[in-house]
Amino acid sequence: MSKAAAIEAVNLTKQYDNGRGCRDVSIRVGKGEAFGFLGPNGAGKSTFVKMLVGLVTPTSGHARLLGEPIGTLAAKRHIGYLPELYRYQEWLSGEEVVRLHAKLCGIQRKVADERVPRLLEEVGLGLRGRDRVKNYSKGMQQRLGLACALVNDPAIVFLDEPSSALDPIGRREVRTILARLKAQGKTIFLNSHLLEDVEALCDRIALLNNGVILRHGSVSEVIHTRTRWLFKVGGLSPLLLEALREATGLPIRLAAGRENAPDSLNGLAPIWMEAELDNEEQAGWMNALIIEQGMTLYEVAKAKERLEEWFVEAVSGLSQRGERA
Ligand SMILES: Nc1ncnc2c1ncn2[C@@H]1O[C@H](COP(=O)(O)OP(=O)(O)OP(=O)(O)O)[C@@H](O)[C@H]1O
Repeated sequence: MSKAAAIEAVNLTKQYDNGRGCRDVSIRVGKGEAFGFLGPNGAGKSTFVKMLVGLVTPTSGHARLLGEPIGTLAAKRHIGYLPELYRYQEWLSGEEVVRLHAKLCGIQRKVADERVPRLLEEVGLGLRGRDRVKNYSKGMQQRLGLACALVNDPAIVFLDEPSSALDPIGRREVRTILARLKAQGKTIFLNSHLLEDVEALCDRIALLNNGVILRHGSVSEVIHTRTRWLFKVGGLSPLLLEALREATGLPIRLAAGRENAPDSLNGLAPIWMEAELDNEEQAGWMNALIIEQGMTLYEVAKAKERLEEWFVEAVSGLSQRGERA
């Protein structure tokens, strides 16, 4: 028998009374893997996670977490879950909320005494742990939710938009926490619209639309192919552009989406060119060629949003984005 995957779903389907939800979703996530679940609003991502964590009963299909059928106590023991919409007991302090979760998970008091303050510290609530939740900001509540999700030291962590309420520093902190969890061998299932975070953390991704998986693949396949580079140059003419194309053998073009003046190929105004390159060495070679041809090089930029492009390209051509009409 093959070793149990951390998450294995086969044709998992939830059809709500209004016909929405998600259909025939099959995925396999290995132990220690970080999996990114993407999709436009209403695509069915939260529904799928809620089925896996046992909060929504599937209409059909089945799934297991570390070999245990979803919805069972045995499966739930393995998981930590940060829901997209969270609400904690406002009258308790943050520390009391995490302790309550520890108690519900059957964690011994002695263990909780060590773990709860440490977790609060890790999520950046160390100084505010004694404050009541009603005085917490949205971002603080989200941090609290993360501490609750980790209190049972779960093997699989489900995070539904864990950084949506956080400021840039908070996002970076959560990214560090997730990277540490991954390094500890935990399996991470991440629903997020923050594609940079997904790109930084995840090994594989799936894209859901209208409740079905539209695409899936490894992040390296999607983003570590050729990278788009941009060069802002002065003195470019049609002749020089052609010369650059010939010298490099690359389909160099004027950059789409950049503000290039219509008559900018007259060599007066600076202009953005773009080219798909394999590596930084090629970019250096392009720089040298530009200068050699007597042009001015103002700026070189690497277009970083490969995953974003992948997402936009997959979704924008669809007649129905996200959920069915
Ligand atoms: N309890 C429910 N009853 C009926 N329809 C629901 C219910 N929960 C969700 N839906 C519908 O199912 C579809 C998928 O919703 P879901 O929340 O899973 O999407 P999502 O991909 O997580 O979206 P978002 O990115 O906006 O959070 C939507 O059309 C939503 O309106």
